[in-house]
Amino acid sequence: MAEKGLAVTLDDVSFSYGEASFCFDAEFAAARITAIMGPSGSGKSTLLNLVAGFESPGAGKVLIGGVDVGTTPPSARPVSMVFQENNLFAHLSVEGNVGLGRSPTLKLTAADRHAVAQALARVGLAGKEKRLPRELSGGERQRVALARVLLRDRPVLLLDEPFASLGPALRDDMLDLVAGIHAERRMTVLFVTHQPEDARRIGQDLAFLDEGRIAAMGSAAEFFNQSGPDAFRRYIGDRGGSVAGSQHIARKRT
Ligand SMILES: Nc1ncnc2c1ncn2[C@@H]1O[C@H](COP(=O)(O)OP(=O)(O)OP(=O)(O)O)[C@@H](O)[C@H]1O
Repeated sequence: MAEKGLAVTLDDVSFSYGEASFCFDAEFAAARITAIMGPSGSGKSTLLNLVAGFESPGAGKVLIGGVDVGTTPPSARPVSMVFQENNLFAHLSVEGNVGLGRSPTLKLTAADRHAVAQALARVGLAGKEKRLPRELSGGERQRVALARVLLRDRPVLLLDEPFASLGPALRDDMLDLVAGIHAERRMTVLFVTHQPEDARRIGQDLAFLDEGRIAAMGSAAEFFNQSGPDAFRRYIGDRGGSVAGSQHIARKRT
């Protein structure tokens, strides 16, 4: 299948919220899943909001597929975003919430309706089309948001801790669903998470943010073995790093 993702570039982007200032200079490769990690307040959501267009750089450029999107409003950017919650309109059915991915006025053709049904089946929600968001579990609501991502079919997917409030087993199911969608669509995914195990499960690359900057970036596998940056290892503590680390030491001894 053709690679559909587009590279996301933050070219010397600077931004500030009052005293909190940010400076991002990085390129996220097309069609990769990059986990974005870092301490609370380091700027992870801010980075995603700059790519989505909810915030505008004070200086520097955001490019998607090499195109400067500085004057492009969020709805016209080639991007979908899923947040931790409140992704759905409370008064619209599951079907309606997904249909918005195709038409903001919900004037859906027969082909659109078929695509909605297919997307809902893909995320495991067939039969729940008529329900309202309040009649769904938290995991099901996030599945609806992912079905809408399928309908929008944009080359970049921004995920801002979308599964943080779900239990571990369900989180794994949802991560596997994201990985499956990525395998089919090959979009570029930027995935904010605090959970090392989530980053290890689906992250191909990893960007570690600290104090409003990208302190380190590279392959996720490297971050989780002994060669990962010290600041990252301090951040994750014993979690996620220790297993890879002990295997590494064991291998060295044999
Ligand atoms: N709308 C806003 N107005 C003012 N300050 C903000 C706003 N949004 C974020 N900030 C500040 O910017 C800093 C970075 O916030 P951001 O949400 O990007 O961090 P984060 O790394 O995503 O954190 P967390 O892991 O806690 O979600 C924080 O100090 C926060 O208080």
